[in-house]
Amino acid sequence: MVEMAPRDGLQHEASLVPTAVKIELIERLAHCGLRHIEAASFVSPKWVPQMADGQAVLTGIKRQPGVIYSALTPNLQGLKAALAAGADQVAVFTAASESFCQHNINTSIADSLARFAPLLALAKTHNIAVRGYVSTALDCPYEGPITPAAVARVASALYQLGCTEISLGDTLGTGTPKRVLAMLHAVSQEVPMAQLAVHFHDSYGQALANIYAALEQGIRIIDSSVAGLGGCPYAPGASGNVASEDVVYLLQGLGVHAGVNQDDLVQTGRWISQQLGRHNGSKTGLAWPE
Ligand SMILES: CC(C)(COP(=O)([O-])OP(=O)([O-])OC[C@H]1O[C@@H](n2cnc3c(N)ncnc32)[C@H](O)[C@@H]1OP(=O)([O-])[O-])[C@@H](O)C(=O)NCCC(=O)NCCSC(=O)C[C@@](C)(O)CC(=O)[O-]
Repeated sequence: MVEMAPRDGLQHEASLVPTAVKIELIERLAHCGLRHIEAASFVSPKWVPQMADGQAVLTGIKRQPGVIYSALTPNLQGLKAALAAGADQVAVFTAASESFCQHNINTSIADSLARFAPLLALAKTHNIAVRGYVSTALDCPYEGPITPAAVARVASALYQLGCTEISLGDTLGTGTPKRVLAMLHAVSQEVPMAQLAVHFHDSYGQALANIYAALEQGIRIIDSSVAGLGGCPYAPGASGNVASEDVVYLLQGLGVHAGVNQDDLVQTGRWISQQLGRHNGSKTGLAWPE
């Protein structure tokens, strides 16, 4: 499981979340047993003000051994800042649709890939693994449905550039299992299944069904966010990520031990929902006994 709450979960919050709350959230998530936490984002603070304190967050956490604290980096400037802050891994991000790419990172897909090449080269000299995100892997808010072939092309390009893991983002949360399977089939012709991750938003309540389908297809890396926090500023109408508590519940039911303490995770989801004054987006979080 790759935990998204501190980054994808908080980047779109309307009021600025105090750095101390972000730090406590990350420490609590690590305490729950999560082993990869996307902790910060080194993007332009003019574009995403909520993530402007990435340096303070990454340097402020008490680290647990064995936990990867990663950060989102759109360019070399972001990578250098992430390295200075002590990120263990970074992630680049582009999209399968031109319009979303333009809205999100102000460039074309081709130019985004060209921008990532020197970033990957520098990351390699620091022995830092680079994850690659493909947003709009099913639908784009500006262009509508995206073909599996388009997703496979971009995923393949990221893989060829040296990304060690490719996360396929249902940015709008509109996907259903049949389309997910078609998309995964196309992408897995280009990138080994073991290096693919799925990243579902839950706008239409389909995320767990999609994850189950993806697991059956061989996917083993799942992005999720405690309390279902999340949303991309450039995906209007999209709701949060699938809730981590709900994913752990699903996995436990399947006999898969994710190494996460469900009770601690539920308490963390309740705590952060209270801190943000938000409805808890996890069904498991709501149903779990006090
Ligand atoms: C990519 C840029 C920077 C291009 O933005 P730009 O304006 O085209 O960049 P630029 O190179 O022309 O630079 C303009 C200014 O930004 C600064 N700048 C430039 N780079 C950085 C940096 N790394 N850190 C800090 N500052 C930076 C740079 O220094 C300069 O500052 P100025 O001279 O004007 O004062 C911008 O579009 C941006 O930051 N976009 C980020 C958008 C974002 O964070 N979106 C949300 C994350 S993606 C997501 O949520 C989807 C995902 C991953 O979860 C999967 C899914 O669900 O689909």
